Amino acid sequence: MALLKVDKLSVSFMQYTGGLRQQIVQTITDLHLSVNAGEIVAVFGSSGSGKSLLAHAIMGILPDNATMSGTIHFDGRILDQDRALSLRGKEIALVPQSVNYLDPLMRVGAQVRTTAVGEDRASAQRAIFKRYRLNDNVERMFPFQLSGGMARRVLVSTAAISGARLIIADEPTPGMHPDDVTEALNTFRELADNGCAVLFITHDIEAALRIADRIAVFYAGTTVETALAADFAGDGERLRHPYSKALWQALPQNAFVPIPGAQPRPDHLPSGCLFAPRCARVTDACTESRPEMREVRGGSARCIHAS
Ligand SMILES: Nc1ncnc2c1ncn2[C@@H]1O[C@H](COP(=O)(O)OP(=O)(O)OP(=O)(O)O)[C@@H](O)[C@H]1O
Ligand code: NI
Repeated sequence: MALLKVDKLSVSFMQYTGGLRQQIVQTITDLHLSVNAGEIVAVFGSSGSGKSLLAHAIMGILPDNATMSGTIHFDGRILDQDRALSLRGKEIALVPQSVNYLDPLMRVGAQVRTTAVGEDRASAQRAIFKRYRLNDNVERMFPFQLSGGMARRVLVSTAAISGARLIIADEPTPGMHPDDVTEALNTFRELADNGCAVLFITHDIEAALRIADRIAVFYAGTTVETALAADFAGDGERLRHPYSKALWQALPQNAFVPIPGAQPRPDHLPSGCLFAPRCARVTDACTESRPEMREVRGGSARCIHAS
């Protein structure tokens, strides 16, 4: 059974468009995702596709002007905002995208220890700092005294010793030294191998493929495909959705073919398939209605042509 299951999640914002006119902007639409215990699912998508909003919806920390629909289950029970609040930092840990999530008024060693499990929290904090090459004096520092890369290592350390059953890592590695990136990716893999479910949000497909079991490809606020990491190989012939194939072929180490056009903005979503305006396989039917996510060859895709 999936430890985390997200069904038909939509997130929208009420925005003022000048004067008193309001419009509803749909930023996440009809999103499905699941993560099993022991598994790393990478959420891969370009900037603005809704990845952080997904993380925030699960953690129950969406901004006040957001409206959410759909359901999120954790361990078989509905995860509403109250339950998310009570499980946060205990059963569910977030490695936030912004280092500003660190408490500016608390020494970092003490911060990391507040979420640690076990009898000897100080030893656990010191051991993980050592692993991340954070010197003995770092635990007494305040967040403003850390470099960007150090702050990232502190955030990963916090999640790593939290004992959480689900870790949501939202772009955890930018600004880190390559050795620390490897260490962080190894940490997530070890946590998963010990039974943790990991949702790894990234726009780095190579990092995703290094550790993930499955990849959820995000486009304009929804998942267009879930694939096995192993499907990202060769010419992308095992991939199911034209966007995933195009992404794969756009990589420098592959054909390096750019995808024409741009991801639609949340306030200008096409009525049919979200990728139709850029898709080489588009037909009339693609622009008539939004395709449902459906099972295809052990994964899933939101494309009427996928087979
Ligand atoms: N408080 C808000 N009010 C209105 N729109 C918002 C708000 N927060 C986010 N959005 C919109 O939601 C969309 C998705 O944002 P999100 O931060 O989830 O993207 P992302 O995939 O995490 O991008 P990145 O890779 O840059 O981190 C964006 O278009 C953004 O403008
Ligand atoms: Ni983000």
